[in-house]
Amino acid sequence: MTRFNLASRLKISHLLFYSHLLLVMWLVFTMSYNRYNSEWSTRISHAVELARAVSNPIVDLVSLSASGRNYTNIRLNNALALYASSDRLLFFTVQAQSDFSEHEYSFAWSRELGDAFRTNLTFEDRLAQQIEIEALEQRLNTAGSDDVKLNFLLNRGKELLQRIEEDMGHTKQYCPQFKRITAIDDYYLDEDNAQLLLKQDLRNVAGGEIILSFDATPLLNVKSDIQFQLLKEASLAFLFSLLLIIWATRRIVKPLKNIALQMNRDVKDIDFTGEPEIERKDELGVVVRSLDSLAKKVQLQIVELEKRSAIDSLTGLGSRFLYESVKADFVAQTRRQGKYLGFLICDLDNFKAFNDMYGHPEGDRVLRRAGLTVQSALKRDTDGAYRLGGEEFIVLLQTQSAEDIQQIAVQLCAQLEGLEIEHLGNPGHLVLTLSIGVVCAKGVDLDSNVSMDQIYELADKALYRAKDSGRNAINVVHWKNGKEVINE
Ligand SMILES: Nc1nc2c(ncn2[C@@H]2O[C@H](COP(=O)(O)OP(=O)(O)OP(=O)(O)O)[C@@H](O)[C@H]2O)c(=O)[nH]1
Repeated sequence: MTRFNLASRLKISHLLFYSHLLLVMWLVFTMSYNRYNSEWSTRISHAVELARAVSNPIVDLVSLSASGRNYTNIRLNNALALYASSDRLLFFTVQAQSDFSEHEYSFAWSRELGDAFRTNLTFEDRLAQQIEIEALEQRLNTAGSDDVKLNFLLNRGKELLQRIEEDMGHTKQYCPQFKRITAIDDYYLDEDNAQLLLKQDLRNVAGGEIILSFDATPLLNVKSDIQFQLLKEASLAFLFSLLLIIWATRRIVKPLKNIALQMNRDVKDIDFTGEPEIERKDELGVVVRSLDSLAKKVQLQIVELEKRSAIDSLTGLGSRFLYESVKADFVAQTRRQGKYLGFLICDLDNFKAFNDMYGHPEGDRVLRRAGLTVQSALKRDTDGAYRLGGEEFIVLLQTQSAEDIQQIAVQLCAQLEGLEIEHLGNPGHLVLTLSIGVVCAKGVDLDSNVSMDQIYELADKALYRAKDSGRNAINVVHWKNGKEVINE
């Protein structure tokens, strides 16, 4: 069952970027939210304190009037001026108990109306007043009455009735607005109606309360200002963090990509010199310097190994590895220089018999001497001798003529025979001898399709012919115009 692992599917750059982005979003959001809450509640507290300070003289006045159930005080000009003195106060409503009677004391004030009015008047109050007026009118019509006093009382009664009717009208008009504010605790910010409602206890003995409504438009404007300011600051913080995240992600991921690019190259070509990461003081700098030092060690070891694998340990001649790495260049170089290419396969005769008769260690010693002999036949830097394995050597020559090649081959056979190493298992010679298969090719005849492997095959065939001819012999093949010309 395959498990879905998101983290393993994401690139490091994505992982770093998204995790930090989420963290920053969360931090910016919570910090902004907390700051907003704290700023906003401070502003509300200030507004409430201000409203309380403004309402205190009104509370004093109303408490005094409620105590004596006096409705005249609250309508005096200086009282109305006091209510109107704060621009923000829109209206207030009072519910209290008189200190000297069972009667309830309630009235309201509205800035819109510019007046205070009783709010607890009923139809019975109006009827009672009408009845009182009618009674006064009857008494006035009765002969012998005190007309002046009765007229005064009648006029006052009528004024009172008019006031009752006006107050009842105002109550009907304004009280629905006031009703919704009766259930507040200490204060309430009504954002829908842009009003700050404040409740204060009255200071008369029987008690009561006043609820005042202040215009909260300026406070709500401040709220928008705070929100805008915080949004601006949060956006800036977010943008800055975003740039920081991108910079940090690039600073980690880019060097990793560079390291991966370098490590994908051939070991010999890995080189961190000049890469900016190598100078870094952080962990990535340490990693890059470690990789650089590792690459340099491996490169040195490769050079050492190549050196070792280029030389045949028994004879000191070039190894098969070296032969394989130079053969193509050798053909191309000979072609370019217009010289003759000489390819010699030299093979000790009846060497198996030598080993059998004189022992393998002796066979090794002889092989070493044969190698030295072959090496001594080389005259130019461009020439090379290789031991591909066993008792077989390859000699590569660049000469001015085909005769030179043939001559070197003849000399080689003679030199080895001249060592006079006893070999009783080599019939007809009784000393160690060498057979050579030779290929001579003129550089111009070697077109780019000709490979060293083709030449090897021809030389190998020539070697067999030399062996067949009785050993201690050479057989030469000339490569001309893409054809082989055998020359015994
Ligand atoms: N001592 C020694 N012998 C080796 C080495 N490499 C190969 N030989 C031996 O060389 C012999 C080569 O034998 P063959 O390939 O049969 O050929 P030959 O006996 O030389 O006969 P011809 O090539 O036909 O003349 C084998 O017996 C190998 O064991 C080596 O490094 N040291």
